[in-house]
Amino acid sequence: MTIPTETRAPSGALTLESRAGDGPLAAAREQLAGAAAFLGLDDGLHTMLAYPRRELTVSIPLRRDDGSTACYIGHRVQHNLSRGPGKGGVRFSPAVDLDEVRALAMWMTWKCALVDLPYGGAKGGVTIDPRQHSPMEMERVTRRYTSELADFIGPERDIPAPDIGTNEQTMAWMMDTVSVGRGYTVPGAVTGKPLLIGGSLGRSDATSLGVAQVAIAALTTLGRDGLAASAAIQGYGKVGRGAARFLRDAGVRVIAVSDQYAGVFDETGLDLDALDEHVTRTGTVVGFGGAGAIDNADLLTLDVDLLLPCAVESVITHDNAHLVQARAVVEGANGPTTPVADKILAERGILVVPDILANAGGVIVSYFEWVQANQAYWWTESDVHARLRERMTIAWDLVNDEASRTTRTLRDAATTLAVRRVAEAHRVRGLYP
Ligand SMILES: NC(=O)C1=CN([C@@H]2O[C@H](COP(=O)(O)OP(=O)(O)OC[C@H]3O[C@@H](n4cnc5c(N)ncnc54)[C@H](OP(=O)(O)O)[C@@H]3O)[C@@H](O)[C@H]2O)C=CC1
Ligand SMILES: O=C(O)CCC(=O)C(=O)O
Repeated sequence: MTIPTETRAPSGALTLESRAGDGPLAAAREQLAGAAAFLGLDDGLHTMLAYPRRELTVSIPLRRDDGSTACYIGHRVQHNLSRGPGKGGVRFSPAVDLDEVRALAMWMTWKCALVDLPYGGAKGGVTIDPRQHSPMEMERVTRRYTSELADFIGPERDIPAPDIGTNEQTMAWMMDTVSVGRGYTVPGAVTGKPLLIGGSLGRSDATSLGVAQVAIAALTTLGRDGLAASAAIQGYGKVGRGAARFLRDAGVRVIAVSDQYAGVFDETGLDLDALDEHVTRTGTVVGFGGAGAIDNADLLTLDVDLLLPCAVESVITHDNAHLVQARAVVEGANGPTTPVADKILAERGILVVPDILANAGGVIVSYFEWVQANQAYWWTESDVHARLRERMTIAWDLVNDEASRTTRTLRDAATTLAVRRVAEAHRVRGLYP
């Protein structure tokens, strides 16, 4: 069932009353409302920011390998374009729905503004389980989805990147499809591409590196030394797996990790090299002989210094926030903590490093990739890493200063800083460009 997510005044104008339920879109709108109230935004601008600028829903017919035909639904939402072209990942997952994509697109707007990238916010998704399809079928789905978006995306319009269920190969197919349509190679059309066709050194582990950097900074805030600290990580994909390695290399004991099926646990610290061999062989962390078993719910309540949700939205909720024992929650995922849970964690003195700050490393290096691709001039990995570290440090300091100055949480501070930048862009361009 689709829950209506827009409400209208008798005149037909959109209003701020939200009927989006308690999912990610309601959470994103609640965070926006907090920032709008703090900044004293007028209702017109606030309403505009609560709704996407543009969205496109497409159907994707697929000729399956066995000759039968199936049909899937895909979306691309451009939440805001006031600071530049749309930017944001593409998710392939059976859980994708339009409201989720709208929320993720709004978070991209704030993330890009917070780290001062010349982008708006966008996100895309196809409701499909890639595990149920051959690589040839996924290539056909990706190409058809991209063809349907052809007039909507491109280096000056909206630049996709990987997210859950997509990867470098997906981006290569997307870039190729855009390029075939235009009649020439367009390397700036997507980021997160393979190096061979204009990807950037350092993009594949950029999100994880940024997550690890702010996790270590959070430990410092708490007066903890990385060498004595422990961490639990939900989601062992592109973000979680890399974050585990960077934290391990910084001396943190990574005692639990999980994927969509369940997790593994070792109080003395997981042997990540052996675990990765197991994952490569079996496709899951489950059954790793070098550790005990733990389920996803119990992982979230382990007594650790750092809890890193690096999977999906709304995993720390009203039901379990009072059970979280971590000293800090560092949001590798987008939207893992609901607004009610956020309040509970704040009341309990648990530091939450919000998604739009914690996982911004990915889009920062996507920006570097787009700049390099547009100029056809390639940077070294150490250049990329140094510039990533510098931007993450600037954002960390900015958010922490704002939070201390206004005695608010890091999320409230980060959202306010970002919304202010977007609102200012609208004002200076003439309010509603
Ligand atoms: N990739 C990027 O650059 C960025 C990603 N993000 C965010 O990080 C998060 C993870 O993305 P990414 O690592 O790219 O995605 P991946 O698809 O690479 O990995 C996702 C991981 O989460 C696991 N997972 C999926 N559903 C659940 C669930 N219900 N409970 C527990 N674990 C689950 C998956 O398990 P399994 O392996 O079994 O499928 C997998 O281990 C998302 O929220 C994404 O939006 C944010 C910024 C940038
Ligand atoms: O790299 C990008 O462009 C966007 C990554 C993304 O989707 C995100 O930060 O959530």
